[in-house]
Amino acid sequence: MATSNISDFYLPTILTLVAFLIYRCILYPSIFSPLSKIPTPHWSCSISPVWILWARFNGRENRTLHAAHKQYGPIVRVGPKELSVNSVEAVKTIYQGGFDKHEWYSLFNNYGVPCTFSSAHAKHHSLRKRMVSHVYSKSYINASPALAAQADIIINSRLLPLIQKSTSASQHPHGIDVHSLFCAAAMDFISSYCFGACRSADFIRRKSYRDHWLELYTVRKGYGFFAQELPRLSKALSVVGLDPTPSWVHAANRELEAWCKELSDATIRFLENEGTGEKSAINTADDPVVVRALLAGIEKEYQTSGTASPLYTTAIQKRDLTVASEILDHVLAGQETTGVALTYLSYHLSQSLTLQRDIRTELLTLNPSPKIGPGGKIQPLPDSKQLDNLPLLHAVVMETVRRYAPAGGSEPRVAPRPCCRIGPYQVPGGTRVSASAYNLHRDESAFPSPETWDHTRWLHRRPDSKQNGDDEKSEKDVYRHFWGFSSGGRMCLGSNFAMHDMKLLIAAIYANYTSHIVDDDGIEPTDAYTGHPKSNSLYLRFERVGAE
Ligand code: HEM
Repeated sequence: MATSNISDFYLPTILTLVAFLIYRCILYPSIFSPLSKIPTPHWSCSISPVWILWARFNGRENRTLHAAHKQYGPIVRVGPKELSVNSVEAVKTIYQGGFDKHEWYSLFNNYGVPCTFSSAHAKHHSLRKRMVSHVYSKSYINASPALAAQADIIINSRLLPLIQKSTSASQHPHGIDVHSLFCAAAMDFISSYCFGACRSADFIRRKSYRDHWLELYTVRKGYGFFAQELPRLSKALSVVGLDPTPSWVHAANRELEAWCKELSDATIRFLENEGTGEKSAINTADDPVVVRALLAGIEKEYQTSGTASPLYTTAIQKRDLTVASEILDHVLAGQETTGVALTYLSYHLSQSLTLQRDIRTELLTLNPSPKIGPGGKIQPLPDSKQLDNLPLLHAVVMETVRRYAPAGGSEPRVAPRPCCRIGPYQVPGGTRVSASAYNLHRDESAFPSPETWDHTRWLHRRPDSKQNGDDEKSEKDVYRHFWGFSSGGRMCLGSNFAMHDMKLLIAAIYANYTSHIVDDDGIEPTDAYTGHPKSNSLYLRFERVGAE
């Protein structure tokens, strides 16, 4: 009698629970959810995220999504609560529409403190970004005496002597690893702008420390999967001593953080003493433009909103950590992306002496000329505005960022609650939605033969130059589909800075040297959020061009 009472109670309960789970985990997502109307590239996607997680785990996400969009159209459902989109219109809805960033970005909280890149919520994010966005605007960059002085040191005293030395009889046949060199040059630019030239990384000259630093940076790659995609599982495993992230990755992160914190603290101390103990560095090469702007921004926020500021417990109470967190993000974001773009750009230039000659001819129209003078220096350096307006130089840079999209992976955002429309579909709030430059840049309607590096797509097609008829249409298409720096409120903060330092470096080199491939083994890019050559290297040899 007692047994039958127990089964009378448990059986219906268990059956109800099973029915509920079947409805919740299978029937609702695959039949009743509004997302069920969206095509799935694999039968499991409507009930499980395993298909997309597996592609991510194996470093195949970009290619897998590309194939999915080719077959199933611009909006595909890649998980029960996840969409991938690949159309300019959907990108506009999501990224210009100000959807919040997904928690995926919280891995980029350095020192446990958010930065502009990692802030999820619009309000916090815009307060942070506003503090520094003016020093990264095109007009500020083109006119900054500090940046001009920093560029002079980096190009004339660090880069050109090294390239010239590589042309000597003993070094010439082996060439130099330009991937490492360009990451170093990009780091020297961004770290000078953040900390001032005297505290910059000086990676072009400090090759052994640069190698060590790049090693630390590289070993972390590929190990973000568990922490970013499965954060709760990852935390639970760490608690029981089964942390899926290897200890050397934590050690590398700690060392990179300590490196930046030391430079950041030294810069803050310098600025606190400036005008009292220390001579003012303002507008000189040693001006720490970005840290200066950040400190002023945090102080202004405190004066304006005090303890009511949304940033009170972070940026205001943890000012020095916040500065270090923000700057670490800028130097990490700035060095690899720019270094990778320059590597692929020089790789393509090295395959065509005709294109190198045409670029040199264009560069030599500049006044002052970027030719190396008698002292082995380019003095003065080309005017930034004039340089920016050179059509061929602009075209080769744009095509490189299109074809190789150094930050080309999916950029996850969260659909706002309660729901929104993306294209023809209703999307419930909380759904993870992403687009990627990798995919948008392979849209054949805007970029025929998208795998081909073809700079002529961009010639005479700048939105700021007046065009007519057909050209105007295609001009809009190529620029509308270009997403190398993302778009909307979360667009790259450093896009103008990156375009400026890439153009200046290419001008300084190709006005004076030709480059030739020595070893391009492993040049094909990795499939990742930030891709890079598989070998992490490209060996080129340089030859000095005679007076023309
Ligand atoms: C060729 C070089 C570069 C490329 C291709 C690039 C690309 C991008 C892309 C695609 C994003 C959006 C990422 C996302 O939302 O997931 C981004 C964001 C960002 N980038 Fe860059 N970037 C470059 C250089 C730089 C530099 C030099 C800096 C230095 C300040 C920088 C700082 C940032 C920051 C702070 C964000 C976050 C912006 C926000 O959330 O509002 N980037 N970048």
